[in-house]
Amino acid sequence: VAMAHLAWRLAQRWCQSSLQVISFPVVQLHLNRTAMRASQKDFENAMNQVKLLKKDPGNEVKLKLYSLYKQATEGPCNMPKPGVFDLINKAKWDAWNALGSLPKETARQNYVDLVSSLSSSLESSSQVEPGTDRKSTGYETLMVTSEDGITKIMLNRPTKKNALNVEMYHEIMHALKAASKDDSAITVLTGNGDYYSSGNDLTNFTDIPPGGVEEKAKNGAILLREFVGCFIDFPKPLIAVVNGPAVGISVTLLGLFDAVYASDRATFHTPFSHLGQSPEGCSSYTFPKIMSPAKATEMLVFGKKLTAGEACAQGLVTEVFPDSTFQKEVWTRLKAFAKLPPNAMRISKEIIRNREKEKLHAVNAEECSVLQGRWLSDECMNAVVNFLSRKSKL
Ligand SMILES: CCCCCCCCCCC/C=C/C(=O)SCCNC(=O)CCNC(=O)[C@H](O)C(C)(C)COP(=O)(O)OP(=O)(O)OC[C@H]1O[C@@H](n2cnc3c(N)ncnc32)[C@H](O)[C@@H]1OP(=O)(O)O
Repeated sequence: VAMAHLAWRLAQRWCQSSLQVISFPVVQLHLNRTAMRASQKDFENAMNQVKLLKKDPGNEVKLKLYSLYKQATEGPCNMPKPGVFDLINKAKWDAWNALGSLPKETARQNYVDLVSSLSSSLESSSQVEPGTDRKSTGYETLMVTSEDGITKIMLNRPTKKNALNVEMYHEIMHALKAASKDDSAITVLTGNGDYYSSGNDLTNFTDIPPGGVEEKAKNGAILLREFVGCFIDFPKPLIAVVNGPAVGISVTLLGLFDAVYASDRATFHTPFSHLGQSPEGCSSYTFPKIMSPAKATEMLVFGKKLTAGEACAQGLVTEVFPDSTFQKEVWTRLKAFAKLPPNAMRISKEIIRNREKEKLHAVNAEECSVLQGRWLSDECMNAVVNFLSRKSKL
C-alpha cells in the first residue's frame, strides 16, 4: 500500500513537472515553431551539445529531451506501458506517449530548439564557485581540492542541503580512495552552503529497478556497506569540518573520524525511528562507546537532536567554534596539523584503529543487513512518502 502511495505521489509530481515544462514560455515558443525544419545534421549536433551541457538541466527537461528524441527517431510511442512501480520507465513512457502522433520532423525541430535554448540559459546561469574548475575535479556532487598538505572533500549539493544521492556515495568513495594515495597529510570532509549534510537523499528510494524493492534494498545494503567500509579503512587522519546542521548518516559517520570540528550553528540529528530505519555508520557501536549507552539511545533510538555544544560535551564533537570565526580558526589549525610528519600520523592512526577494525567491519555488516529489512517495512515507506509528498520534514 505504501509503495502504491509512493508511486501515486511521484506520478502526481511528474505530471505537475511535465506541465510546468510544457507551459514554460521559452519552450512553448519553440514547441510551436514548426515552420523551420532542422536537418539531420542539426539534430546530431544538438545530441552532441546535450552531452556537453555543464549543468544538469533537471529531470523534467531530460524527460522532454528523451521524448522528443524518441519521437524524432522512432515516431509515436511503440513500447508497452511499464508497471506502476517502475517509476523511471513509466515517466519516460508517459512523456513519449504524450507526444501522440507529432510528426518526426517536428519532434526533431523541437529537440534542436530545446537544446539551443538550454545551451544559452544553462551556460549563463552556471553557479560554479570562483576559482573552481569543476572539470578538473571530475566530480558532479563534490568539490575536491588539495593544497597545504590537506585534501578537502566538500559535499556540493547545497540546494539539496548536501543530501547524499547514489552518485555522491560513489564519488565520496572514489575521493577517499584517491586521498588515501595522494601527497596530502590529512583529509577533510565538509559541506558547501548552510548545511553540512541532510543525510541520505530520500529520493534514493524512488528509482525501483526491474527486480523490485527487494533488489533495491539489497543493492542499497551492498552500497552502504562498501561506503562505510571506506571510512573504517581510511589510513590518514580524517577530519570533519561540520559547517552547519548534520542529519542521519552524516552524523553517524562522525564516530569513524579522527577529529570533528563544528560551527556553533551545527546540530546533530539521527531521526532513524521517525524514518522507520535503524542506525548505520557503525554508530550502534561507536556512539555508546563515545557518549554512554543511554546518551546514544537518546540520539539513535529517540531521535534527540543535539546542539554543537551538547555534541561536544558528549564526545562526538572535538571542539566548537563561533560561526563567525569558524572557517578561519579551523583552517589555521588544520594547516598546522598538516605540517606534522605524515608517516608518524598514519602510523599513530593505524595503532589506534587497527585494534577496532575487525569489530567495526562486523558491526557495519550487521547494521546494513538490519537496514535492508527496514527499507522494506511500511514504517520506512510511509516516512519516505510523507517527506516526498511534503507532508513532513524533520
Ligand atoms: C533502498 C534504498 C537504497 C538507497 C541507497 C543506499 C543508501 C544508504 C542509506 C543509509 C541510511 C541513511 C540514513 C539517513 O541519512 S536518515 C536521514 C535522512 N534525511 C532526512 O530525513 C532529511 C530530510 N530533509 C528534511 O527534513 C529537510 O529538508 C531539512 C530539515 C533537512 C531542511 O529543511 P529546510 O526547510 O531548511 O529545507 P528544504 O526542506 O526546503 O530542503 C531544500 C531542498 O533540499 C531537499 N532535501 C533536503 N534534504 C533532503 C534529503 N535528505 N533527501 C532528499 N531531498 C532533500 C528538499 O526536498 C528541498 O528540495 P526542493 O527544493 O527540490 O523541494
